[in-house]
Amino acid sequence: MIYTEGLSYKYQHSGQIKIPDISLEAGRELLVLGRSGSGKTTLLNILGGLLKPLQGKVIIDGVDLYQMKGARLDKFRGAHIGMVFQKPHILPPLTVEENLKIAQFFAGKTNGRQLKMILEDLGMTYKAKSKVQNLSEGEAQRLSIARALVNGPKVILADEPTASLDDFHAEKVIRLLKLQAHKMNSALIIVTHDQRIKQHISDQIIMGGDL
Ligand SMILES: Nc1ncnc2c1ncn2[C@@H]1O[C@H](COP(=O)(O)OP(=O)(O)OP(=O)(O)O)[C@@H](O)[C@H]1O
Repeated sequence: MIYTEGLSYKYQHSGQIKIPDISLEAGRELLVLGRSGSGKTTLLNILGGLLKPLQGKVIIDGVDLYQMKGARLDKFRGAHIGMVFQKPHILPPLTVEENLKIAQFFAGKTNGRQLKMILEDLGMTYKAKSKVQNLSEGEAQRLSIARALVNGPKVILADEPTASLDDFHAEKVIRLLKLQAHKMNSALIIVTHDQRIKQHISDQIIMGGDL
């Protein structure tokens, strides 16, 4: 489903970041661990089509991500890649439902059934008409997961999804991501330095050498 070959990146005034090759089938999970500054977010942005690598390639469902650009890349990303960030990336003045509809619109999809199902699965149906600015932090986090999943992506990328959560909610979010990825037969990649997640995902790679 997703694999990479020889990826590296270099920011101005800093050393080159080398990324181990990744190969992940549909329905499988991978944990990317690594110290602060080892390049985990950089890797996720490269996998998500947001940052062109210095070298190497990313193949998703047989498509070479960086052979595309502009609107084509944007549409591919919206339709096939779901990204969950540490801080929810959602639009506060809109309702829960509107946020999900916009995500579908940008991917060129409208699927009311999928939208309803995701809201139900994430326990958000009763909040569908609520404005995001009135949600609790936990609900906003669940909405950002819903938004990442609403188009049934082939690949789900999560950047430190549990960093600001207590043990109870961290476990809940991980279980939710795993369950949904499994249901949709998506490949799930979680990037973190949260040691609590280690026990939930057995396939692991470490950025920047040993922890
Ligand atoms: N926009 C940027 N310009 C210059 N250097 C950057 C930029 N973004 C990141 N870096 C550097 O690249 C390296 C990798 O950063 P990255 O954010 O990918 O690490 P990380 O493993 O996600 O860290 P953390 O766990 O602290 O979030 C770090 O040394 C960082 O300082």
